[in-house]
Amino acid sequence: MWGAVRPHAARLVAAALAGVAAEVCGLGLVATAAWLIARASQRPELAVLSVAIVAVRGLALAKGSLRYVERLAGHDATLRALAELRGRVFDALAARRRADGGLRDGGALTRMVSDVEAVQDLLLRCVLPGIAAVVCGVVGVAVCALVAPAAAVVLAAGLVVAGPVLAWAAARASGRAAARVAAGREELAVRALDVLEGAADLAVFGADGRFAAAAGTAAAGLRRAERAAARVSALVAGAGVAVQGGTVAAVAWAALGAGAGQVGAAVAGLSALVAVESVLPLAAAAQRLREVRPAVRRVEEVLAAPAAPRPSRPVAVPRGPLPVELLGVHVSYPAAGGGAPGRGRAALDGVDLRVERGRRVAVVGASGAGKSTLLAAVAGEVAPSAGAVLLGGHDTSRYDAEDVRGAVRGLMQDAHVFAGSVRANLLLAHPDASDGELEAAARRARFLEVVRALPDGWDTPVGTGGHGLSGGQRQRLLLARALLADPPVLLLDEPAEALDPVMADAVVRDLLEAPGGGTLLLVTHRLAALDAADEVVVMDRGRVVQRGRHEELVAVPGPYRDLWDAELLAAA
Ligand SMILES: Nc1ncnc2c1ncn2[C@@H]1O[C@H](COP(=O)(O)OP(=O)(O)OP(=O)(O)O)[C@@H](O)[C@H]1O
Repeated sequence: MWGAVRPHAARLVAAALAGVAAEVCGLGLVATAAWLIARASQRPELAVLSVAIVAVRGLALAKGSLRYVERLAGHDATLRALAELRGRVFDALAARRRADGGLRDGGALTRMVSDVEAVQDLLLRCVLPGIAAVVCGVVGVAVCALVAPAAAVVLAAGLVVAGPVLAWAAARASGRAAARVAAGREELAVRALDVLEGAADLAVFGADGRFAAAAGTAAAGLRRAERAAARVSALVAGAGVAVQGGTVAAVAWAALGAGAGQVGAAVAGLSALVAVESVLPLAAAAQRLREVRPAVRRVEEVLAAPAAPRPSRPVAVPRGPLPVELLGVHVSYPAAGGGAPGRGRAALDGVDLRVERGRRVAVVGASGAGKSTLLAAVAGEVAPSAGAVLLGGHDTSRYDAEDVRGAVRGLMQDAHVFAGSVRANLLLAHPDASDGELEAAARRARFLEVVRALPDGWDTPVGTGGHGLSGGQRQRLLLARALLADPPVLLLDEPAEALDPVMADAVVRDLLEAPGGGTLLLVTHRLAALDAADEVVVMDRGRVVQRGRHEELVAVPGPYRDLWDAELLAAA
């Protein structure tokens, strides 16, 4: 993580120095003002006071300006570091997704985004106040030492209590209080959701009063926890002020005792006031540090994940349709609840499969058999824990990952419709496609009729905030996009799943019979059109259990015939 912060360290140090200088100006301002007031009470010549009068004005102006510079440089450095960190985290996530299939869900990604945001607080609210507190404390002690060494010792002791000791106590006390508040909020959210979402059912069963009372109890519990947390914060603030007052009085008393005179005692006391003031924010910084530490740890874990190895001399991906080969491929996802990849049940368990260039192969099997994982392994989205995936005769690791992504594409299970026009969504796959190519792909996917019925045709906005598409229309758009890409290896994961059976079979038949195009691996649950496939691969529990043409497979007892009989029965 510090790798992302380091390039901006100079700005961060400048911010810290400006913050320190602002505090020192504050210290100088108070000390000079104190001297001025004390000296003025002795009615000296005006000339004796004139330097101090100018200094007070100058220090006041400098303090404000330096505080502004600190905010500007601190936020500038932090936002630049965050931008850099975000890039690194997303690269690491992409590498990790390929390596172990982890963090595939949006929730995890969202959490990661807020975790990165937490680093902002670490820099602005913990690191910068920390630096300012240390430097101001040292300067305050030095000023007191010039007045009276005994006062400096007292101030140092006061700073230790107001700084590290109070910060430690505050972090401990507020940590427990914050945990109780978080638990109370969760309890209330669950109860409130039950009451709101289940209101009709609760009323029918006459249980609404009981559930509302439970929600009320949860709300009361949360109120108590919040009051306790507020008491902790008030106590910490009060303790800080008490330590500050006690330290100032003790420092002034020590200075007087050491014979520093009234002016000296005033300067030492006010220096102590400002020095302790600068360390008091450490309590809030420690509380915040406790909150952001888990987030920062998660970011560091993601960044520490091993990056996908890059070939030193990548081989060029051959042109045209490519043969695909899997040799003893094993893939395991991490077990539920975390753990290392490879510990869970194998999603692919030693798959050997060769698909000649240009062949159209259908992959079938029960739900969870490993069909999507097979496509993900060919696409390089998951890395096998054993075995190899060959593309055009070479292990995919010998190609540049970007080239493999260009050569092996299609419609995967988590495909996304982007906010933009229908045309823009399709052109993502082939930015230079002509209108004719666009129409041909849409026709093959049975999407052209959908486009014609849309209010603005190809220019209708879809995706987030756009025109709503039904599940089947959305799937046809995604299929049209995959077909427009026309890659050397086309992977289609259940391209007709959301369509009615008749249209689904027609689409699958078209895909399998269309002339030209790349090598095709098509996952499907419907078998009616598979007589058009060059070969059918049947999977069960991560293994290939049968292979052959549709007619051969239905002719013999086995898993394929069972699937076929089930489909005929369902249709009857
Ligand atoms: N991201 C993941 N994390 C953990 N386990 C996964 C993940 N994706 C798939 N699996 C598991 O791997 C196994 C194979 O899943 P896969 O999605 O490849 O099966 P499938 O044959 O495509 O199923 P379906 O027809 O239902 O889509 C299943 O046991 C599934 O629970």
